[in-house]
Amino acid sequence: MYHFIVNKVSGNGRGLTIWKNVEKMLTAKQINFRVFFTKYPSHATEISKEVKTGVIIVIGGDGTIHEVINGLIRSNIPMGIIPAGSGNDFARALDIPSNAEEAFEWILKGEQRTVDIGRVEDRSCATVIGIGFDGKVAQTVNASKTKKWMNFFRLGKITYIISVFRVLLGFQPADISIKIDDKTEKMTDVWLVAVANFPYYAGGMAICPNAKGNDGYLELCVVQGMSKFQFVRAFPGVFKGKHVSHPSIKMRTGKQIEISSSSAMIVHGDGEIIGETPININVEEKALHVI
Ligand SMILES: Nc1ncnc2c1ncn2[C@@H]1O[C@H](COP(=O)(O)OP(=O)(O)OP(=O)(O)O)[C@@H](O)[C@H]1O
Repeated sequence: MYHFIVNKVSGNGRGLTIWKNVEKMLTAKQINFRVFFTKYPSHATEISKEVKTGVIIVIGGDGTIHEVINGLIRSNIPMGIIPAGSGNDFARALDIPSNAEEAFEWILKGEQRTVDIGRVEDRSCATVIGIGFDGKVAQTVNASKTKKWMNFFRLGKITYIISVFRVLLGFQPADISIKIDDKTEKMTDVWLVAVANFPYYAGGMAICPNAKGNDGYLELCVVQGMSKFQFVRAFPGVFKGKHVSHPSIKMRTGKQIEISSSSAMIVHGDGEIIGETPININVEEKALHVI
């Protein structure tokens, strides 16, 4: 049985449009299904906890996927995705087609893969956990009134970019202590730490281009000691993962990460605000079944 979890408001209404098309395909193919529409934030977590057999198919964006994962973690229920959000970074990382019909056909093939999950305290994250500048940007994007309209015109990525520059104006870096597995480093003037299970966030920015999501490791990107001018110059490189060779950017890998900072840094996971530093992150290997 396919259990669809549909976030009608994802992608500023694309979720509903896509569901209507998928419903037609299900009827034409005489496939049994149940559908649940999310009614409020975190509802998708509650729904997915209730599903005990079959397959969950998410029609939504990375926020909805984040909520579903937090409901079905450690169950053996596989999750399929029909991307309907503005970013769709998890689907991008897994090469899931962005076209709904193709994504649906892909799911019907039923090929399963297991992937790792990033854990921040008791939260599961599929893509990237961002600390500091990133957390502030995620907070600004989520509060943005223009996001809705930008999504309507398929310009969601521009909301991220505008938010980056808004946060940049008043941002103050912090000093951190970061423990990766058994090694502790002190770093000053840190803008952000991105801890990635998969490479992309914010609608296609390849912040940790070598993150695999099935190798049992997290890849880290630390931006440190940059002037605002240098930051602006280096920023476009992130779309193609070219920022990694910048002298103020350090890449690391590890399984267990502990971060504390001189002043509180906001933490997001999959674009959803999770909390602030100090924070512990680890990788949970092969914790999620995806089709
Ligand atoms: N009925 C609802 N009304 C308002 N918000 C909802 C409803 N159902 C779910 N949500 C919230 O909508 C938010 C956005 O969903 P989602 O992230 O899937 O779409 P998106 O923001 O368009 O895509 P992306 O994260 O890929 O950019 C989620 O945080 C979720 O909690």
